Amino acid sequence: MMSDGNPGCSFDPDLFSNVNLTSVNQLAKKLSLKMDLFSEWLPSSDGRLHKNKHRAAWILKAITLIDLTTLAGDDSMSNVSRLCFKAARPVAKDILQELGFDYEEDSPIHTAAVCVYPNRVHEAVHVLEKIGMSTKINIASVATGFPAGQTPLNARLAEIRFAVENGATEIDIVINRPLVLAAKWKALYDEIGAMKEACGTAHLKTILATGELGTLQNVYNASMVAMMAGADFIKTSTGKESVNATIPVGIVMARAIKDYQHKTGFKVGLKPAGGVRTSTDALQWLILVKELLGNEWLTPELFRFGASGLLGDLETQLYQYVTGRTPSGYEFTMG
Ligand SMILES: O=C[C@H](O)COP(=O)(O)O
Repeated sequence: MMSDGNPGCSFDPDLFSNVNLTSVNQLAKKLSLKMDLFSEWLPSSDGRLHKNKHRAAWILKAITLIDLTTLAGDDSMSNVSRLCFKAARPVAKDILQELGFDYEEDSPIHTAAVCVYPNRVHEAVHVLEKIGMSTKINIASVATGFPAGQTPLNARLAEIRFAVENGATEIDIVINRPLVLAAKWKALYDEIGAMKEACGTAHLKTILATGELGTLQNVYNASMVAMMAGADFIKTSTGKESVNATIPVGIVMARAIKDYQHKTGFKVGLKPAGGVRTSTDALQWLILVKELLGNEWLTPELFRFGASGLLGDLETQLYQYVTGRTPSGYEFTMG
């Protein structure tokens, strides 16, 4: 489960620093070369190459970093329940045993969290308690008028309190994009600060909706403001914008996280979300984090994938690794 997190600091626009588009693009290109190495299983004459084993290990790692998400208008007890079961047992027991895991009842592999709407939090609490996973899997709730955030501040704060009272341990808020576009940074800091307070002991994950912020400089500044206001994670997107998690945005956010750590000593987590669907997408993000933030960020305390459809591909990849064949559609129930 989560540790203490980021207390934030006073608003200080001197913490903003310039984003150099050319160097972001160069770095994106450099990272893509490393990413290519892991994009496919390598052909092997003797079954499994060392590198393949490596890739299987990264895929398992990715599974443990997922906030398994459902954010749909027709969400109900039944699909939230399935989501929780899938979060608790994301990989079939026989596949895990083939991969060398030896367990009886308790699966060592589960996702980091489930992520749902506030009205569905009590159902996630109920199911995770019933299956004995409530101390292992976090319950994240989106709030503050997700995805647009276009409701009065009081209503947005009340929504956070509602989700926390119902048992959410993490709150994924959306920021006020018009404040960013008008460069009202102090007003943005004050709003996020009020949201941090409304969270109480729940962790605050701040969705920047980067696809709607206009420039990478705005992405950097909004990242810094969110962290100054106490965000425990900064998250790229809601999954509902037309552009969601991209590598250049990830580079800028990772740099802001490093700069914030350098200035204040606090570590803030990164959560790419929206359109992260394949093992290749996931491994690209893990490489980005390893290269720019370091191995210590590759834990559920400091890195998450926000994803509704990623798990299916990760599970398929492990199945292929273990059996050498592609599973039929009916073999995996959800993901
Ligand atoms: O926070 C999670 C996102 O809403 C998930 O987006 P996705 O459905 O594109 O995976």
